[in-house]
Amino acid sequence: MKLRNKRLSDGEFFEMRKDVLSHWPTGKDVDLKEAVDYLKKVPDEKNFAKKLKKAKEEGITLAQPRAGVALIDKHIELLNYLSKEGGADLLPSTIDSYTRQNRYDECEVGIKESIKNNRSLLNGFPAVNHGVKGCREVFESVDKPVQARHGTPDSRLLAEIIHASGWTSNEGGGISYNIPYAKGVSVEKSLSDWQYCDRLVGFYGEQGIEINREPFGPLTGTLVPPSMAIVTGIIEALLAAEQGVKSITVGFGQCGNMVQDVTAIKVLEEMTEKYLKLYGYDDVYLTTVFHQWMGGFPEDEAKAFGVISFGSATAALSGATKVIVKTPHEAIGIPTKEANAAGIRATKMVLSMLEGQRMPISKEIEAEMEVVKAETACIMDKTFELGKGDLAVGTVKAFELGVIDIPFAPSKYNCGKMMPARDNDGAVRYLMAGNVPFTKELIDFSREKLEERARYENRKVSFQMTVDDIFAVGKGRLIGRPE
Ligand SMILES: CCC[C@H]1O[C@@H](n2cnc3c(N)ncnc32)[C@H](O)[C@@H]1O
Repeated sequence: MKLRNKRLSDGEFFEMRKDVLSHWPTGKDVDLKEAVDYLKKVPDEKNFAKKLKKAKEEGITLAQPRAGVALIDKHIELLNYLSKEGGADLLPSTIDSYTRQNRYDECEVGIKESIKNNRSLLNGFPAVNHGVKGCREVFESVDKPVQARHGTPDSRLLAEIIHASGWTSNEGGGISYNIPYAKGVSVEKSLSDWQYCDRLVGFYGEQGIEINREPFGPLTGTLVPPSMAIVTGIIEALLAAEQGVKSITVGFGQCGNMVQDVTAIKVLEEMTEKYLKLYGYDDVYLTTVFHQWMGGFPEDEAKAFGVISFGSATAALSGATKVIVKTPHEAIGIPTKEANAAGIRATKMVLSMLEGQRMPISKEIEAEMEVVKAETACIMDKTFELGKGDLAVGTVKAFELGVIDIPFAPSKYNCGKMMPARDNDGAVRYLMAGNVPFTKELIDFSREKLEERARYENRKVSFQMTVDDIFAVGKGRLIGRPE
């Protein structure tokens, strides 16, 4: 079926559904009518969309960790520990990497090995293999809303199973869970598969069930310029809204310059709202999520808590509805439940001390907002133009031409011509715009900011700055100064 940014008809959706539910035996246990009845019984305090809306209305920032292990009982123990000992406001289930590649047979092996070795031998929760029964057992055993967090280009069966299980949020999107996560999945395929996931949410919405969708803002988490991240959030929000999604959380991954990060959250929310209204989606409730530093972490746990607290402060001061929490084990791997809970407690300490405070809108923030908005508009305008008004078609072409270009993405469908680097204040700028269609003045702006750094460091503007920036935080600083 040719990709179009058009709501799937019931006929198209239910025809696709027959195939989707056949991808693994647990698919046959998904009964939409029964699931609607089950979801109608979910109390408000365990509904993800409702809890986000309440937080935004109260002006507070919620804390959510990432967490997932192979076996159901251990996963329940983990989530309850993070809720009670960590104080998590919202619960994840981080899904394992085999599920993300639809390799459910490997999950079966991982589950059996985990039982045999009495420890998790998967790097997340294999929700498809555990099926509706297992996922409902998780949901019914915890006291907070649950969301699937993963990195799945084809999340159709996963979405069917988790939503039928009472999990009222799914992270991801056709760009954000393909380009940073897969090598060889076409943009056309992942956009189409995520239209299915969004249509499923839209269908539940028509039955009175509120389910939240969260595009994955950080993308590769490596020096992604704010405007490039914001564009992907806007596009995935618009594509979701077309399929009937009414609760959307757009996100951004911390870059490290406070002015630029606060600006990014403000522009992300403002411009997503603007485009939703422009295209007639007046009944979408929009929230934002700030991801604590997504790059390399210091091994030293005290320094790691410094990074976690810095991200928490930025999230609070930006007014983000939610912050995604890192742990002091980030540099070594999957955290213990204790380390994970400690990351949440540190985060919530900062959030509660800063409750009600917001970053004042300085002239620096106003100037940064102007640049980020202009950059974002250049890319969005060209994307719509390439699609002759169809955003899905335009997005495919925008990737082909490098109009949308995500730095350090593994996908062969990503151009990789754009290169970022930090300026002398640590803000992420465009070192090389590649085929990103910026005006000359926007290109000159980035160039001048990088020249400032070059003068300060007494070296030429070069890709070496990018390389130095990538390793900087792991070495304890933000900007990769020459050694
Ligand atoms: C894009 C997400 C990357 C982050 O996702 C964390 N992450 C991945 N898998 C798990 C897991 N099973 N439990 C707790 N955190 C997890 C990594 O540490 C990294 O920060």
